[in-house]
Amino acid sequence: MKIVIIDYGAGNIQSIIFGFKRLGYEPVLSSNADEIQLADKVIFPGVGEAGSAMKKLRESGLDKIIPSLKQPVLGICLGMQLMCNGSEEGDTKGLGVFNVNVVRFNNEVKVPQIGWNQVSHPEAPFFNGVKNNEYMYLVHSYYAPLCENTIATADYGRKYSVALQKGNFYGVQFHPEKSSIAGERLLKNFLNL
Ligand SMILES: NC(=O)CC[C@H](N)C(=O)O
Repeated sequence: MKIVIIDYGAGNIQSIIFGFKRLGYEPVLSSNADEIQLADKVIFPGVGEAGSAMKKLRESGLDKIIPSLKQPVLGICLGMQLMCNGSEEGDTKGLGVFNVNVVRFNNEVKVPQIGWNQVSHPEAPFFNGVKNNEYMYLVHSYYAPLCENTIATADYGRKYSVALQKGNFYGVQFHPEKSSIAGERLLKNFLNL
């Protein structure tokens, strides 16, 4: 199985590479449109600020490629946020896969949220084998509100989307590659799609 991790210079992807290596796979890092389109599974990572990450995507033309992909695509953290309609962070227009706008946590909670939080996913097949309310690891200041594409939620001052799905597109706000056995199970579920 060919797993391609999209390389657009937005963040440290070493832990994602190691996450798949632990499962026995050799993911390939690529910014090449053909190579991404031919992959069996595509990972869209992202760490940092939405506006500058989106600018890099646009400069490489990947903003057009990603929403047109037909195989399973998994956006992680900022990757998931960029797959939404837009983000309040840097007033950024997103890829428009998920029908929701990412907003900032308000000042009632400590920002960023750093650490483990429970993920509720009562009926999502994508979470098969992961206990409901299992803990996953997160680092973020912006979040996707609940919407028609929500498949899992967490609570941080309010309930919000920690996983989204629309057709072949999946997004998780938490870091499965840093979330121990439960995160590993989720990566396996993605590879089994
Ligand atoms: N850890 C990150 O890169 C966070 C992504 C995004 N800037 C947020 O704060 O939600």
